Order: sequence, then structure tokens, then C-alpha cells
Amino acid sequence: MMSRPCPIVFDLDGTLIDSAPDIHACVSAVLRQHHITPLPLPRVRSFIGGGVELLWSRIIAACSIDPVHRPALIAAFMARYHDATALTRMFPSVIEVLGRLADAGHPMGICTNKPMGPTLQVLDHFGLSHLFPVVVGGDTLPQKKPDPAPLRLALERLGTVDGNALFVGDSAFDAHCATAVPVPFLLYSGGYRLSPVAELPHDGVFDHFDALPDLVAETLMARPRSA
Ligand SMILES: O=C(O)COP(=O)(O)O
Ligand SMILES: [Mg+2]
Repeated sequence: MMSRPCPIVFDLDGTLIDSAPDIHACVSAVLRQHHITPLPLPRVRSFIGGGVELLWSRIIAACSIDPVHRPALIAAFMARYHDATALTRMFPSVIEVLGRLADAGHPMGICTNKPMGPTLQVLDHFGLSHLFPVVVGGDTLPQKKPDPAPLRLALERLGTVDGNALFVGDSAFDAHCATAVPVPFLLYSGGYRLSPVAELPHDGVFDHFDALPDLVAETLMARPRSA
């Protein structure tokens, strides 16, 4: 099925890449440095999606850490996180499907709550940088998703003028951000979502990237260009 090209913006962690093992490893190393027992991977994974500050708020609460240590913990984490790619994997078929969407003429961007430093490192590591001329990170603006500002900036930089665009993500942060913009939202159900699919506003859902090109085409056909 062919789709007319429109800008597509992607979330990163839990959508294109499974980065939780690296984030967990960095968190565990920092906790051990501070003589705190590390948390299991599923617990840390459940804290991902809102950016580094929210991740550490949740860790500090879960481990009953004195908040006075917060700046030192975050600084130690960022020193490890900025180039942590060894345990990260792309989800199946991501590279092939992004290539197909790019070949079909879709301008593509990233809108992530991950800080720009590690975002650019991981895109480079997986050879994805050339596919994304627009990258908005968690520290690009004062606001993070679900605030609509970062996604609006990504869409504006991709030259969206008539609201004819799509956002693809994995979490409640993404779903509510897309609603606030507003822009149609395609939910990848294989990421770090905590809520049931039915509880997240979405225009389409997919559990494997092979299904994304047809879902993009169907979503665009269902919506008139001026919608
Ligand atoms: O790093 C995070 O907490 C979230 O990143 P994401 O917006 O790419 O899911
Ligand atoms: Mg995500």
C-alpha cells in the first residue's frame, strides 16, 4: 500500500530502541557507588519515559534516598549515560522500515525526552542519524512530553504547515503529547507502556515494525489532508 509522504516524528526509547538495559546498567553502577542496592531491570524500565529528572525522582523514592544526593546522583548517571550503547538494541525491523518510509519520501524526526547528548550518540551508534534531520531532545526546551511544545518544535522544523503529520511512540507521555499538539498518534505496543492500550489515546496501534508502513498509509487515508 502506498502512502502520500507526510512528516513522521518518532519517540526513541521504547519505540525505536530497547535502551532500558543500558539505562538500568548506568543506574545500577551509580547506586552501587553510593552503597545502595540496585533495582531490578523491570522496575527501572517502568521509570523510563519522562526523562532523566523523573527517572531519578522515581529511583530516589523507590530506594528511600535522601534527596540531598540528587544532583550528585544525576551527574554521576549522566557521565555514564552520555555514550551508553553496549546493551541497547533496535527493535526488530526498525532499520528496514525506517529506510522504506524514508524512500517513500516521508521527512522524519525524533522527539524524545532523552537528553540530546545520549540521543545523538545512540542515533550515530546505530547508523540512524542520516534518517533524522530533525532531533528534539529532552533538554532542547524547558518543557518535556507530554507538554506539546517539543513535538510542535519537531513538526515545525520538519516544515509541517497543515497539521498533516504523524507521531509514533510507546508511552502515555507520547500519547498525551500527541493529543495536546494535536497530531495523529500511532502506538507501538511493544515498548515501555505502563497503561493498557485501550487507556491511551491513539489513532492506530502496532506490535511489530513490519506493520507500520501499512498503518501509516491507512491512517493518512482515513484523515483528510486538512484535518
Ligand atoms: O529517556 C526517557 O525517559 C524517555 O525517552 P523517550 O521519550 O525517547 O521515550
Ligand atoms: Mg518512549
